[in-house]
Amino acid sequence: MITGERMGAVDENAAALGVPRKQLMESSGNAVARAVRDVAEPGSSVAIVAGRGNNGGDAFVAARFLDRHDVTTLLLGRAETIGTEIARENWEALQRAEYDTREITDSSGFELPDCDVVVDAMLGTGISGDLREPAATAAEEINAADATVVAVDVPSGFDADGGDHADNGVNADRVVTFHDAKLGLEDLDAELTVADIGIPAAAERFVGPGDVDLARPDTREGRPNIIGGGPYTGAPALAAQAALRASAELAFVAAPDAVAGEIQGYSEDLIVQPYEEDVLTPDVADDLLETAEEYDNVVVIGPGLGTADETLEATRQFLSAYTGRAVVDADALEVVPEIETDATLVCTPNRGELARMGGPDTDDLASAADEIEEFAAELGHVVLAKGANDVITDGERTRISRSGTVGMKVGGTGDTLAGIVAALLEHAEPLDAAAAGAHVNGITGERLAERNEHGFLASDLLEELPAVLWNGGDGDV
Ligand SMILES: NC(=O)C1=CN([C@@H]2O[C@H](COP(=O)(O)OP(=O)(O)OC[C@H]3O[C@@H](n4cnc5c(N)ncnc54)[C@H](O)[C@@H]3O)[C@@H](O)[C@H]2O)[C@H](O)CC1
Ligand SMILES: [K+]
Repeated sequence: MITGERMGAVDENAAALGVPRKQLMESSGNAVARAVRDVAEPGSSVAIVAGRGNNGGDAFVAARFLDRHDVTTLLLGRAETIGTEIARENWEALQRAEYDTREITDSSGFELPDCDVVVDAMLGTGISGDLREPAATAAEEINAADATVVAVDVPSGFDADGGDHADNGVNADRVVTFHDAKLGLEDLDAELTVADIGIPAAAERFVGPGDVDLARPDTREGRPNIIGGGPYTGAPALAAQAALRASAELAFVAAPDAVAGEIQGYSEDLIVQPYEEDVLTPDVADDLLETAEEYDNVVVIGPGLGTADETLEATRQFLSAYTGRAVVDADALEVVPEIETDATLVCTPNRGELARMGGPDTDDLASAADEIEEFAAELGHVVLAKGANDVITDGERTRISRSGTVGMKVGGTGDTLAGIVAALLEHAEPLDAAAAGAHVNGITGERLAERNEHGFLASDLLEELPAVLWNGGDGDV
């Protein structure tokens, strides 16, 4: 089961792996033609009703695989308004090859020819809102026609992110969807075919640029609060600055007043809020909990907190009572297996912390991915286990991030990671935020290593990471 927007991420990952969308479109179109041949003898008449996006593009490909049928392709719009390169190229191929095609430039001009089969290729996962004209009129005529309706990917009007279908949508007899069933398709009264279109499993297993695009906000938003500092002051400062570089609007740091000035000294961009204790105490935790619940922002707890008994007790108390979203890192991690909480946690252990939490004790996290998935299922939270390859899992789905480089072993890269995940967690699903965060942190390190393989610092990541986040972490370092 997959949503339309996640399908877009998988497509993008496939392209980054070397399987471009045009190749996928060729396979999609072929799968549609197979379904048409299933329901219509050679010589039958087929009317393709195509939109101006890749859904239409799939059907332009299908037309080429139906040479033994009598095919007419109707484009809803003028050819020059076709929205994507690969759809346009496939339309132009039909023109040069003198296929029977028509451009419908206004909805009153739409007349569905008498036919045995209609291919509904108006709208796929790119739909937004209920069917607009001319698709709405076309859908009405398709629904009224005495023909078998084969829908491309989803029946036009179906929302592949929400799983519901527009009232004025197409009622298909058969749906040929690609790669994975779209959420809600099975509830429709149509025969469903899930066609493989050559997307490698790696496009879902390994984190790629599509995941970064999925988790990235459109504009700056979110105000994460880093609860850190005590014995150490660099960690919370790195995490907070990374959050700002990874799209947060503001970054707060709650720290003991003895070190607050030092943390503020690292960067005027941080809003450091001192509390009058030497370490994080249960009383302070209560105040921070009140603030966190009131502002509903993401919390990062752990960077530089230290392991004083009082601090661990305060962390246990905070996380048990907290009901929001938090990234739990470093010294705070050890309390997570001990508590029950309604909070949504993303835990970011390195291999030692993972073992101490009760997870597998291994250097090669990727080969222990299944055990880490089981551990996350028991823990009830997302685990981002950091290693040469990061394993990111919510106990059901598991992703591997292969990004990173040996230079990332320098101290502080876990703090920047925590900050990036926090910024993305403000609006993305926890697993998506964790996967994208791991990937962006790693690709950023790869870019630094290009210039300076072993000598870069965690603080060097800060300036480099926005370019990685905003160009989709494309890995083309
Ligand atoms: N891996 C895969 O699954 C692949 C899927 N493919 C096909 O690509 C479409 C998605 O294509 P996209 O270009 O993103 O969008 P659509 O073609 O679905 O629609 C965009 C098109 O429709 C117009 N539009 C949007 N909303 C409405 C509306 N409410 N009413 C009318 N018109 C609307 C918009 O203006 C655009 O012109 C996917 O479904 C698959 O079929 C690829 O082939 C590759 C692999
Ligand atoms: K469709």
